[in-house]
Amino acid sequence: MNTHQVLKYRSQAVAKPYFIAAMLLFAGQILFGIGLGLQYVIGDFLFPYIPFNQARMVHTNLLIVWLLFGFMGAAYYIVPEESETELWSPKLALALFWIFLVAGALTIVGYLAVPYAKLAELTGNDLLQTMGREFLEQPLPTKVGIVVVALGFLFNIGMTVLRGRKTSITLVLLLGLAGLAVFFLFSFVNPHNLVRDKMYWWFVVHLWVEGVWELILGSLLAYVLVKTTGVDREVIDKWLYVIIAFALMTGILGTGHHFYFIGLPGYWQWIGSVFSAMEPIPFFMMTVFAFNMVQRRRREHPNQAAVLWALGTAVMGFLGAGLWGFIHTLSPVNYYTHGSQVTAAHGHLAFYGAYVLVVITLISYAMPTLRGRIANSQRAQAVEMWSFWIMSIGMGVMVLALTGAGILQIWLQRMPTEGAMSFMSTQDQLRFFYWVRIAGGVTFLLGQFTYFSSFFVGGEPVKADTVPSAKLAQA
Ligand code: HEM
Ligand code: HEM
Ligand SMILES: [Fe+2]
Repeated sequence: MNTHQVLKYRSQAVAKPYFIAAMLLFAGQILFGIGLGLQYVIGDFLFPYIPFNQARMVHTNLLIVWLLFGFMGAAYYIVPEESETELWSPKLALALFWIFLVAGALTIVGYLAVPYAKLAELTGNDLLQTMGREFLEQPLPTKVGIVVVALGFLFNIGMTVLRGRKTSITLVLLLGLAGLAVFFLFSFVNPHNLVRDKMYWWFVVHLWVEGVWELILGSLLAYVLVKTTGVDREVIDKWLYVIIAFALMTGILGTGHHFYFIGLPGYWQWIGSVFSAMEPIPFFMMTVFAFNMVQRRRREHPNQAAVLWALGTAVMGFLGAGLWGFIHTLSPVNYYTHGSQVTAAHGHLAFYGAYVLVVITLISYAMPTLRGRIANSQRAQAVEMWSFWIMSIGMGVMVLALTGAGILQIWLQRMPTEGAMSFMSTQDQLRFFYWVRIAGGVTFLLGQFTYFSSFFVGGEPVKADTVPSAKLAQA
């Protein structure tokens, strides 16, 4: 069977380079993560070549960039099929792919090759000062490049949606992607007043992951569930709308949980606490949604690995964002936990559980079809499923280690009203947890290798549904 028979629309194929680039950058992200973990316990590791601050930028920026590659690839794959028409311009999609990849690679080289202050000087930061803030470290030309790529991408996807069938999935996806682009514009806003700077900074960092990205998450999950379970769209659409309504109702004012101690008015203690405490609701609904759809499935799709990733996203996303978010979101708790290792534990599990996993879910569903088959062989799927468990266990170990480190840190350094331990002395007490974090990280890396290797496992592709749908209907 050749590609064109499995793919409904030929132009969906532009998703493939996006997915491959995403996975390569993901590999780089994890290597730098392990480097960072080692620098925590071996202070001069890689000295003087790659200092902690540079490695950290590479780790977090690679994460964001590969997730963006993943989202864009997902949109290019989903939208033609949902809209029942070819992509408006596959050529534009490919051109933007190369622009984004080259700009991203040059930025990383810049981070590693020259000291950050020098990079700022070389790239015109004095024209418009946007650099130096966590996650938004990119030089001005890169930021402008991101905007250009985002506009071209939205135009291409938007034109495709406009001329074709409009489904809830594409509308929610488009809304999420447009919101992603709009909120990125706040990375250009950098007032000299530090309070206002921090406030706008959270408009990107928080309104992305606890706002518009949740729309992307919901629509990707809904798409894969429609395809793999055969449940009626009407049912899935209703879930999707309720989930995103809750996400926006809680997440937008929930931004207040970052406004507690940065100099904004005191009422944010209440608004932030009340609304962010409700943010776990949409994540919990996603979990119920995914399991419910799989239970009510009307077919046994040959790609069972994709179903596992979808369920994994729903569960891990709830744990990372919902549970680990909730534990430090109330203002009286955050007073003690703010900026501690508890934050790092939550940041890792939430990003992994929700966004890393949903991109892999989509890749797992789409990639076989981009390679000319409905699903991979049983053997390849088994390897893929193993990789889910190894990565998730590795992440679980990391997160528990960081949570332990965080609790001890708060106990020694934050709680005592007198005689509190200093920051660095406290860090010395946390070494055990930091070593365990590395063990978790190495396990994660092994899981990632396992995942990549599943692409090269051969065998006869699974063709039809494993159980005839008539039988399922009786069951
Ligand atoms: C998919 C996997 C991963 C994701 C999604 C991820 C995500 C992140 C994020 C969002 C941050 C910023 C956290 C914050 O400011 O609170 C971060 C920092 C960091 N990550 Fe990861 N990471 C992953 C894997 C790893 C691995 C495998 C290791 C190492 C064993 C690691 C070690 C670190 C370290 C040491 C930092 C810096 C923390 C600090 O500044 O104190 N990460 N990562
Ligand atoms: C998938 C969704 C989410 C992701 C990817 C995510 C990621 C992150 C990251 C990376 C940080 C650290 C930011 C920094 O200081 O550099 C953070 C902070 C925080 N997150 Fe989330 N988060 C998510 C959802 C949630 C939810 C639903 C809640 C509440 C229920 C929450 C509560 C918090 C709080 C309170 C902080 C501030 C921690 C501090 O004061 O140090 N997050 N989040
Ligand atoms: Fe937040």
